[in-house]
Amino acid sequence: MRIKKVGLVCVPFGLGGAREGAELGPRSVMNAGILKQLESLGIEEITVRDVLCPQRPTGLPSGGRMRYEIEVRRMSDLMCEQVADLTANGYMPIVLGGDHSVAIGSLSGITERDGSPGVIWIDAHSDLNTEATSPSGNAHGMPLAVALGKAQFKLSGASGKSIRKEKLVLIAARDLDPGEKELIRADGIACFTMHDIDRLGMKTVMDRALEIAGEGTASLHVSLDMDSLDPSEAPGVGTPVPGGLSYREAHLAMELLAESGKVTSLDIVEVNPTLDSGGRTARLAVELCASLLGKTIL
Ligand SMILES: NC(=[NH2+])NCCC[C@H](N)C(=O)O
Ligand SMILES: [Mn+2]
Ligand SMILES: [Mn+2]
Repeated sequence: MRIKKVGLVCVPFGLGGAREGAELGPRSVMNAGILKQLESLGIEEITVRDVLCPQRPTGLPSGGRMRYEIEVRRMSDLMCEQVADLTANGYMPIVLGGDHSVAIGSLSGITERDGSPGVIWIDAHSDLNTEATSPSGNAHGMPLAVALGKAQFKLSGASGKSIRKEKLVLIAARDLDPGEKELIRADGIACFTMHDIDRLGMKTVMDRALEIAGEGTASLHVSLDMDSLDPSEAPGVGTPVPGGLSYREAHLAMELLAESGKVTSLDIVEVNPTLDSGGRTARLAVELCASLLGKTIL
């Protein structure tokens, strides 16, 4: 499947994480040349949508066990509309975060329109905390729990459809909270940790991931948290964890996803330019996006 139409959804939202700066992510990825890259790949139509995200309120965060719950809800509702609209019009949505709570919006938009997608979640974390298991209260640790319908946080949208645990694959995990481990085991969620990648290699892992998430679903969503990469490659993230994907492992993952021809939507999240070193992480985000859209070495 050749991708001809891309809708870039810029989501300058950083209230889902503990550190300020992720809200500057979309601008830094735009400045790193994502539009030029898309054009040079022969994408025929590119549209850019800016989601007007709520700003950091003065005073204490709203919400109970999910910090800034009101703002997270507002952002996800706005995103849901945009993503559903792009999908309906034949655009592949590429969401530029923002912290990973923006995936609540991407997944709800896709699910709303196309039914449950397969989901490949590339991340040092599993983002499966509910309000009850989260050690931090930060929404960027909860998007998958929300999308699976496990969290208290429910979307305002009428359908309330969720993704299916059988069609979810986690890749590059290496920092899981106790409640998340329990849920992964109890629900039998496919999880390829860094240990598995070390043992099997990225090719085998991606083949298996595509078998699980890429078959029997109308669409396939890839959510790329830049902290899946080793911090030596991607320092500009709010929650870095050592022992991550190498530069080539990450590219190979994207190249294999491109070859599969199955990916229908993408998030690139957690780029935090205030923590970056000279824009490296934003540039890497652009390169990885290009690989996922079919850029090859030769
Ligand atoms: N998308 C992320 N970077 N998530 C980090 C989550 C960290 C931790 N597990 C928490 O729930 O607070
Ligand atoms: Mn994440
Ligand atoms: Mn993460």
